[in-house]
Amino acid sequence: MQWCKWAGNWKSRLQGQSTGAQEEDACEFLFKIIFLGDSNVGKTCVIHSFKSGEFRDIHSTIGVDFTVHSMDIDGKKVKMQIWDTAGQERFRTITQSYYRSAHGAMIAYDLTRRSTFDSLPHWIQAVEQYGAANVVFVLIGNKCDLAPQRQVLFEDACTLAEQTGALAALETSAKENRNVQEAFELMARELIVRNGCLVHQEVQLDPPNPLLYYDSHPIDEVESLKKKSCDC
Ligand SMILES: Nc1nc2c(ncn2[C@@H]2O[C@H](COP(=O)(O)OP(=O)(O)OP(=O)(O)O)[C@@H](O)[C@H]2O)c(=O)[nH]1
Repeated sequence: MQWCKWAGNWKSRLQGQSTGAQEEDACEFLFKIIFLGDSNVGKTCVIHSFKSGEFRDIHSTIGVDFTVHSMDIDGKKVKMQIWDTAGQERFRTITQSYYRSAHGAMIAYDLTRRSTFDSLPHWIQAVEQYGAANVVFVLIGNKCDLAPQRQVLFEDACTLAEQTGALAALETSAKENRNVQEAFELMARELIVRNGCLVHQEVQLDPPNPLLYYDSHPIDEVESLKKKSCDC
């Protein structure tokens, strides 16, 4: 698995740290993750690979889609509500309005296209500007199955991660389902450590667009939200 992490011994910290809720086996977690990055870097495919373990060629995202997928982390059920944003410039205003309630951001680039890596500072700045103050973000270099066409060294991503305070840099392949589960698991573990149990958190719905503005929902609400999930 390719990743790097800068702040000390993160692995033992994540595995060993109590969340304050570990005694409660029934405790579940719900985290909202926003997926960002230039168009065609493979955001939708990575999310689809995470959810189904399969690769499917998918059309460009229009605006924002969302999906929910559960993971088991050390016996705890963690629901990841993943918001897939369109990378195209013309959707920027819409997608930015989704940042503020995200617990985590996955910022992706295509490692075969340098320009998508060069855009990362812009995406990171946007997360800092429009997202919550303590949002966790990771850098995802997708399409690592295309290594011969690589235009971005993994070391460059690690340097950027270190400079910008990212949780980690990882390289994934949605096509070969490489490192995809690991990327989400890394994010989930960090969010568990930082946020503790969110299942009891207050619901925040701001009509008229309840999908646009909320932070965390009790688990039973996810089922109704799921109906609006994309098919991928
Ligand atoms: N070789 C390879 N191709 C990939 C991979 N992931 C995605 N692709 C291809 O990259 C193209 C873009 O994938 P998408 O998932 O639609 O990209 P996106 O970032 O969601 O694009 P927008 O919705 O426009 O923001 C598609 O043709 C995919 O087949 C991968 O891991 N390896």
